[in-house]
Amino acid sequence: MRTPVIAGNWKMYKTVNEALEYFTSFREKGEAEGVETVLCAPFVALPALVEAAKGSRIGIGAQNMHWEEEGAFTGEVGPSMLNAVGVPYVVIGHSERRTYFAETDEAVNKKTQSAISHDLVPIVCVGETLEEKEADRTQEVVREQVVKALAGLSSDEVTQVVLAYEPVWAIGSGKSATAEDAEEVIRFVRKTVADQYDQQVANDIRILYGGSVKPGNIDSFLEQPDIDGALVGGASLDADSFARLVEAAAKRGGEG
Ligand SMILES: O=C(CO)COP(=O)(O)O
Repeated sequence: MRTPVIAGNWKMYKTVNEALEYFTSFREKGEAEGVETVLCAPFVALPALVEAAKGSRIGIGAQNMHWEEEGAFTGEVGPSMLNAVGVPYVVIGHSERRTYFAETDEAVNKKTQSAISHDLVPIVCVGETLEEKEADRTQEVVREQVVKALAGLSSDEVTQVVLAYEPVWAIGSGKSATAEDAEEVIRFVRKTVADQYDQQVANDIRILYGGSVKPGNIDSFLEQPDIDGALVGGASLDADSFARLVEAAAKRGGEG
């Protein structure tokens, strides 16, 4: 059985103090058995959050990293630096990085490989734009992103990856995909993994939905057989609303 993941992506929000204040109120409510809860915060808040999260079931993640160990890459943060802080997760290939920072599928692949070889769990994002959706290219685009992101990984390594299907048009728009449409794409992603590797890898890999997930719609996604949780932007910024999402996943785990 796949353990559900509820991951918050704060994006470029919260100072260190704001992050700690949030964590104090979130910690009790956000601790749920049977759910992997993750908070992906800006780099500067990571050391304080990792310290605050010690002894809890809440994992802390970065939102990006460079693939190289170290070097003359002004402004970048490398995988060993995340290891040294004790961060277990890293978001890779978010559409905002692809769009605003020109991140290519090749870069996403190098980062994913580097994360795996540094024992970091990569949360790898894929998803089509509105234009691609309207041109009926969703499956083609998502397939290519998935295949390229995972290229060169062994079957064992692929099962350590968490994939997140985030249709670009649903991010921050208040307009989520319907649960049925998200399920259809995610089922297709799982099939893509089965075709590239084998059925066992496809059965084991966690695939999340992201894009305007809120307490009011999370259940509809979680009830889909292939959706293993959510990657959440806006609704993760408030401790109460994020805790409600974790609770929804915990409740479902209990029922299932
Ligand atoms: O980009 C997202 C998570 O990575 C989704 O953002 P929203 O939940 O704000 O739509």
